[in-house]
Amino acid sequence: MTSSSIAHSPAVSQVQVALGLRSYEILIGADLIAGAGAILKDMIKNPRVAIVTDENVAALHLNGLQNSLTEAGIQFSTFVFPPGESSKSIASYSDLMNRLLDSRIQRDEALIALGGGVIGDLTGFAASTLRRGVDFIQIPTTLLSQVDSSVGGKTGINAPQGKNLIGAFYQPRLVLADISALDTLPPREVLAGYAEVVKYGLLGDYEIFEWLELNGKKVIEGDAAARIYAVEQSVKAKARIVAKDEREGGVRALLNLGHTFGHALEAETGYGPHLNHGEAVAIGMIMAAELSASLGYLDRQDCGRIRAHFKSLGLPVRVPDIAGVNWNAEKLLAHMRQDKKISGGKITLILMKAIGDTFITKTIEEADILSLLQQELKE
Ligand SMILES: NC(=O)c1ccc[n+]([C@@H]2O[C@H](COP(=O)([O-])OP(=O)(O)OC[C@H]3O[C@@H](n4cnc5c(N)ncnc54)[C@H](O)[C@@H]3O)[C@@H](O)[C@H]2O)c1
Ligand SMILES: O=C(O)C(=O)C[C@@H](O)[C@H](O)[C@H](O)COP(=O)(O)O
Ligand SMILES: [Zn+2]
Repeated sequence: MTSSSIAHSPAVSQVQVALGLRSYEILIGADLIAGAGAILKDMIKNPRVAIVTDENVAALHLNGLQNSLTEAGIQFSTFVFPPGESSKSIASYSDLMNRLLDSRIQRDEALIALGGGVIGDLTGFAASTLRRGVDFIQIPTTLLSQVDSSVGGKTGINAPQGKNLIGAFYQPRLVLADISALDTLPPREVLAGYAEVVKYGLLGDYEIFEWLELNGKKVIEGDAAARIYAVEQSVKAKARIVAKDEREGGVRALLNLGHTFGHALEAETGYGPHLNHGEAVAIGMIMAAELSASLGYLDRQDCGRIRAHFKSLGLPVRVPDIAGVNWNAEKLLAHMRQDKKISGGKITLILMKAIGDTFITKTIEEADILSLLQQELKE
């Protein structure tokens, strides 16, 4: 079965990321891991691939992928990493590159990222640099990676100086978003991915936000149709933006709503278990909304509505909700100064005029950001 023939199955929907020669399809549906071999067989250059995954995903979904590759006559080697953000490090990248080179992975062999955003970002960056670039395929297994990280070609790792500071824009050849894989995802990780779904509503589509207010619980509780709809709407929104601005020269920065705050929170926790990316982004988006309201751009009622929606589903909504960290506003501001969007020494923020109406600004004074941080850190 080719990617175009499987897409004609009513159970699979297909979204294209239109980037000229680097265009690719995102297939969304059930049991795509079991069908991966048949889908990949006709598109890979060499019937040998390297799978990169983490220990949790390996225990649950690796056999399924390996069996499907074997049935399709595709050979594979497998590289497994510990789960969690700590695997998006310089040490893991170095380890992966050494193991890929020791295994003599050739330039015509594709890397397959089987896992969440951590594995996708790490594998994509390795693919962008291995022998000056090999193909890679995303098989995202978390809600977050299906709605966001597997699409758009931001790949990379964290540095001691901050989040995602080492990386490359490097597009995958195909994304297989297997909704069935989400059945094994722990509730906390489902919620983390949900935060990035809400992001699409907040940044540019009021109707998505309204739909989520009504149907968010179904997405979280595992309703397959609601999940497919949420993934589809998310990747359509992301694909539209990425097609206009692949390398974040302008409008793509909207996808960073809440991230300058969120990444600072993640950096301050040392990328540990206290806070995951989606939780950090949920709090970060609320901070962006609060700042927008305090500067007079956003109605306070909208701000409350966003906070209430996250809270009703069980996401953290305030920095002090994250226990075990000695929060400090000056330290958070120092992390924000490492953000990649900074230019001319000015912090760039995505602020809100309304739910579904955001804008990019470099004009916010650090004093205003600091006072917002101090306010948000109060118990
Ligand atoms: N490149 C991008 O555009 C982009 C976008 C958003 C986020 N990100 C990055 O993605 C990362 C977060 O991704 P994530 O939330 O997927 O985290 P993750 O990759 O750490 O996965 C979360 C947890 O779920 C487990 N897991 C994965 N799939 C599972 C499954 N099907 N069943 C059971 N357990 C499963 C993992 O082992 C891990 O413990 C962050 O590093 C973030 O910066 C990148
Ligand atoms: O694809 C994008 O563009 C995004 O900003 C998506 C974000 O959700 C994602 O977390 C991304 O990795 C953040 O990018 P960064 O450039 O701030 O590291
Ligand atoms: Zn994100």
